[in-house]
Amino acid sequence: MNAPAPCRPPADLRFPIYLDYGATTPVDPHVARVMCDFLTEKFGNAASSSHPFGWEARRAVDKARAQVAGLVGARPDEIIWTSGATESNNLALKGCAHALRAQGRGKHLITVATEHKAVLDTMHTLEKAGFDVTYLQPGADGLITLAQFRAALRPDTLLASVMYVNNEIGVIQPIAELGELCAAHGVVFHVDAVQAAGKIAIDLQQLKVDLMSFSAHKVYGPKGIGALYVRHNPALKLEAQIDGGGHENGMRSGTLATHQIVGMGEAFALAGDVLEEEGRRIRCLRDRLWAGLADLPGVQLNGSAEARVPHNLNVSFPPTRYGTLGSQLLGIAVSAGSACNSAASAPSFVLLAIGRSPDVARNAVRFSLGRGTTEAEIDYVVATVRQVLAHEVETAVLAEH
Ligand SMILES: Cc1ncc(COP(=O)(O)O)c(C=O)c1O
Ligand code: FES
Repeated sequence: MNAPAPCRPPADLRFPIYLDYGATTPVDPHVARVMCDFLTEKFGNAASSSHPFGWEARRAVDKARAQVAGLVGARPDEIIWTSGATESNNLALKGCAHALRAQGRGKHLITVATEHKAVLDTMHTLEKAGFDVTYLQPGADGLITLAQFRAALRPDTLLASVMYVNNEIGVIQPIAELGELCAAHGVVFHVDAVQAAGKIAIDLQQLKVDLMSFSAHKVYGPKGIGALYVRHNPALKLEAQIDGGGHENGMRSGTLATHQIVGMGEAFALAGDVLEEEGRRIRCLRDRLWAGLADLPGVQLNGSAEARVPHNLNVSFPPTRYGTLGSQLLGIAVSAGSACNSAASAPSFVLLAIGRSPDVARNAVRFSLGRGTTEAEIDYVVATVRQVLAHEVETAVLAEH
């Protein structure tokens, strides 16, 4: 028996349809143009302080620092460039945990079982180095509660790390309230905001957050560049993880990648300009997608419906005879979970952690929408999913007779 034919594609659609913006985004054409100038014409080293090539690069880096800081209510001198959020998370967690332990401040750390691997694996490394780590288990909605967090605090708790928005299920953790708790208990608070920046408003003037990680490639900037926000506070010292020429106040050595940095700056500035309008448009498309799928038998939404970014819809479908539904959405680029786990056939650890069965977790599809998503694409996706599942029902009825 053949797998059901896909719906006939409308002429104005471009294939494959990309609904994996949570994995990465295309570089905005304006961002790419600015970057190009800094690869060819304006190629100076920002640390060269004795001639105009260096001064030009330094000015561009300073501007980008202000642009990134501007999106999140930080001061430019609180932004440290890294190679991406993986490095930002490593620097924040290892750098802070080791520095605080060296001051005899304890050895307990708190995080959440559904964090990105860049946090979880770093925590595992810290456990091997003698730290105690508590991994909070979120509820079925993907969220942790304040009571749960409060109960995990110990007199020797140094540092807590909670992601703002989950990369697989898009849920938004109560960062403002957690920050208050951390501040009241003298705990340094790190937030991985990779999937929040450019999607929801972030104001570090209001939030009691000490360290925050960002990545450019989720915000229509280039891959391989990120930043760590380090709150201006003389008591907050990080142990450098990369030694060398003492760049970035000694916290992260290495010649600054000016073209990447200006790309991240322009991308973050643009994200701030369009945040509200883009959020409204994408919410409307995401709601249309969910409205088209919600009545299908056996479909379940993964993660809170309310505390969720507009850009994400994570849905488990009933298994089909040809495998998971996700694998049959030909011409539609989606993922079952996070990009770095997509090669593994194991069910998503995030979905297991929120109490989904291995079978339900294996049949999940993460639809992540972005700047290029159109209504026609959403309608095509809905029609294709419905056709694949309708064919299943028809043949199941035939098989019964
Ligand atoms: C929540 C989260 N944290 C960290 C990362 C890693 O970021 P980068 O690719 O910049 O290392 C990602 C990327 O998938 C992510 O989604
Ligand atoms: S680095 Fe993006 S999902 Fe893993």
